[in-house]
Amino acid sequence: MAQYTRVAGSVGLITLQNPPVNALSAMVRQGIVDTMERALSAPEVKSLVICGQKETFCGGADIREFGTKMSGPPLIPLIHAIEASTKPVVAAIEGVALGGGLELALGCHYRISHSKAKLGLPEVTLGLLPAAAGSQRLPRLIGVPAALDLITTGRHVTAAEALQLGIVDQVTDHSTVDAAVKFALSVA
Ligand SMILES: CCCCCC/C=C/CC(=O)SCCNC(=O)CCNC(=O)[C@H](O)C(C)(C)COP(=O)(O)OP(=O)(O)OC[C@H]1O[C@@H](n2cnc3c(N)ncnc32)[C@H](O)[C@@H]1OP(=O)(O)O
Repeated sequence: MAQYTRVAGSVGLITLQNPPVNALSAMVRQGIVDTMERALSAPEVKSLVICGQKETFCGGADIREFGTKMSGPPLIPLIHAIEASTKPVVAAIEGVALGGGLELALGCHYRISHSKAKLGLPEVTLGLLPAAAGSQRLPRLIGVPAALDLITTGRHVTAAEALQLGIVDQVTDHSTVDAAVKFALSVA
């Protein structure tokens, strides 16, 4: 699921909740759809932050749902809706942003990362491709050669490399959510 709160007066904070790595289960995807609708329809909310509970952004697809019947909202339109949001959306990345988790962050307008976070598209290691438009958004953001390297190796990058490549906009050693909220206020 996902929790919605309003912080700093005008920032809608969406917190992914699915231990241990806030993977994109059907309930989490439904939670994102519901909380996005709530934030977008609230006139007092001028910008949004998406984070994960317990200092982990998102580990991607929920491996516990592999082999089960597909349910819940599909990921591609959900990420498109975030990208199309008229209110700026900032991803606060702690722990990991992997696979669908990084694709979710790539659909946000800005990404703030903790210095110890790891980011990557490990789909290839599972015989998959980043199918929620990560294979389009990443090359647009960082160029084709760098994106192809990450997509074809599935390697994880550190926050420092992600900053240098242009995947994230800012890296912090302190509270990522606080930094993302401050950023969200500045771009509202
Ligand atoms: C159709 C519906 C939606 C589709 C969504 C779009 C599809 C996208 C494709 C993908 O996202 S592919 C990528 C999927 N994710 C991964 O491959 C990540 C796999 N996990 C890891 O690399 C590592 O576990 C980690 C996240 C880097 C953490 O490593 P660490 O060494 O710190 O801990 P572990 O012992 O490995 O794991 C701890 C705990 O977390 C569970 N877990 C890890 N990943 C997932 C996951 N994706 N879904 C559910 N649970 C996950 C793991 O099983 C351990 O659980 P335990 O109970 O403590 O054993």
